[in-house]
Amino acid sequence: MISLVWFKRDLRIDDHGPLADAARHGAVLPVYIIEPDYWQQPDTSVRQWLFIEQSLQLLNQQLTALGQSLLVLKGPATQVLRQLCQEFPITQVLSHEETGNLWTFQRDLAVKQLLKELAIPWLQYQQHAVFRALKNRDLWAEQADTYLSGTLYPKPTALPFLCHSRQPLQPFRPHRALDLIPCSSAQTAFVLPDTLQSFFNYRAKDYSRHISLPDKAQHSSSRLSPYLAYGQLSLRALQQQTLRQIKQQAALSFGLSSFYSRLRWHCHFIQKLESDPLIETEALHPGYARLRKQDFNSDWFWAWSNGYTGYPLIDACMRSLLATGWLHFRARAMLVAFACYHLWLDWRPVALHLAQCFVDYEPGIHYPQIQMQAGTTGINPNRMYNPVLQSQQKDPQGHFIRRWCSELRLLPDSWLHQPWLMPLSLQRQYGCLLGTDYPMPVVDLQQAMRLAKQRITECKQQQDSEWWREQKHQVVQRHASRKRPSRPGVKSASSAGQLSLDLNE
Ligand SMILES: Cc1cc2nc3c(=O)[nH]c(=O)nc-3n(C[C@H](O)[C@H](O)[C@H](O)COP(=O)(O)OP(=O)(O)OC[C@H]3O[C@@H](n4cnc5c(N)ncnc54)[C@H](O)[C@@H]3O)c2cc1C
Repeated sequence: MISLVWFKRDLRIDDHGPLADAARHGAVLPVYIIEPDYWQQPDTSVRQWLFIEQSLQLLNQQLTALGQSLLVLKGPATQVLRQLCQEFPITQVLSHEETGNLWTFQRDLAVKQLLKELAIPWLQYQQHAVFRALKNRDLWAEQADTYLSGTLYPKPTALPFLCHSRQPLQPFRPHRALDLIPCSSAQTAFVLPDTLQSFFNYRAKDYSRHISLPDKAQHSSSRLSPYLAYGQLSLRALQQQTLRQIKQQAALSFGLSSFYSRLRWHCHFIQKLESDPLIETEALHPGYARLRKQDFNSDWFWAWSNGYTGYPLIDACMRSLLATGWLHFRARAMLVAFACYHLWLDWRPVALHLAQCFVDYEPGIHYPQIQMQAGTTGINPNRMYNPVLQSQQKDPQGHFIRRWCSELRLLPDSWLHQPWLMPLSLQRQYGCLLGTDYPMPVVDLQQAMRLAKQRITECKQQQDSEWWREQKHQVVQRHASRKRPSRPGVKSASSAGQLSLDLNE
């Protein structure tokens, strides 16, 4: 009896249910499939592949040490699996459930059909606190707690040798007509142990204080997102480790507790896409279905996606993202809000560009977050960030801006956040001519904000309020958290400041 273990976004051997169970029942054929069609999808990019390629090298080393190396095969999953099932006496296929994009959703349906034809059972294991066919959110928090605090799967001690890897990790690069510039300093899959250790030893100390500061967040955030996205790290193992550390390390417990609550968001968001895969392409609240469908300004999209909007913090965030593949949460939210409110860009191309940029691209977090920041969920406030105030308060000395917008580096702090206000004589003095060395702002902030507000009001007037309420109720039933705020009546820091404006208020 041979069990085929299909690795997907779960590139590890610890707390890996399919591998652990398969190993208990006999021989295991561990397989990863490179699907060229997947790598042509508009939300994928070479930088994501490079991280996966490194993770596969590590996984292969770990599996080889157990006795059976990883088979990395290229082709459509149905074709590869059919061939393997003909070549080996496969009695079952085991994998984790995948909450991916619509392409992987369709691929899984095709694989299900194939394995049914071949009469080979496909056992799919839960990988996160994300539940298939969940009807509503009433019991989600309790179910999530049970899953996350559950016993971890043991690492297999040995795997019987079956065959050599026939295609030993041969170089593969997706051939894409258009792709982003290569990351000059992307996170690598090889540094997971150091990243974990340094976070739990000292970096977590400033987690809460620095999480929204562009120059500091890169150090004080956990930076564990790509390891979670491709499953090098088990989310529940990390949660359990965090709880232990909170008890053991008094000096870090404040930072670690707020990290712990962020970790809870991981599964909360992925559950949304699991329950409703169309979140990738359709507005969650149908009232917003046609919002921003017209008036797409491609010049503004180019300026935004390349970091040339004329707003220094926006441009610095985008350029940093293009170069490193990572941004902290607040900057991601601000980039989306600026694109979707100030520039009135449809959220779909915005989502695709950012997905390509993120090394840690996780569809289940990405699309629900994009819709939340673009104001199309119907259950979250329409939050518009003021990029000038954000800049003055989160990067007052402009360390981050100067690093990524080098044309602004000589400007004194007083002009840095609004360079367009500088007289021509000063522009010459500081070697930065507006409109030549650095762009003038693509839009006027106040006007853009007024227009966005007006357009949202008009959109809401197209249906009667009873209909809006009913649709909102349905979204709440399906997707909203049932958890009460820990201190009722106290607004969270993110919603309280004047750095962003809730258009609904
Ligand atoms: C528009 C937008 C798109 C995003 N797209 C992604 C994405 O594709 N992949 C991704 O991993 N995260 C995404 N996030 C969430 C968040 O910004 C990143 O998880 C975080 O910046 C990653 O850095 P970190 O691991 O150091 O975070 P930490 O703050 O150290 O958090 C630890 C982990 O908790 C989870 N987490 C943290 N914040 C959130 C959140 N707001 N929602 C859900 N889970 C969270 C992530 O798994 C993260 O790795 C997105 C946020 C926004 C606003």
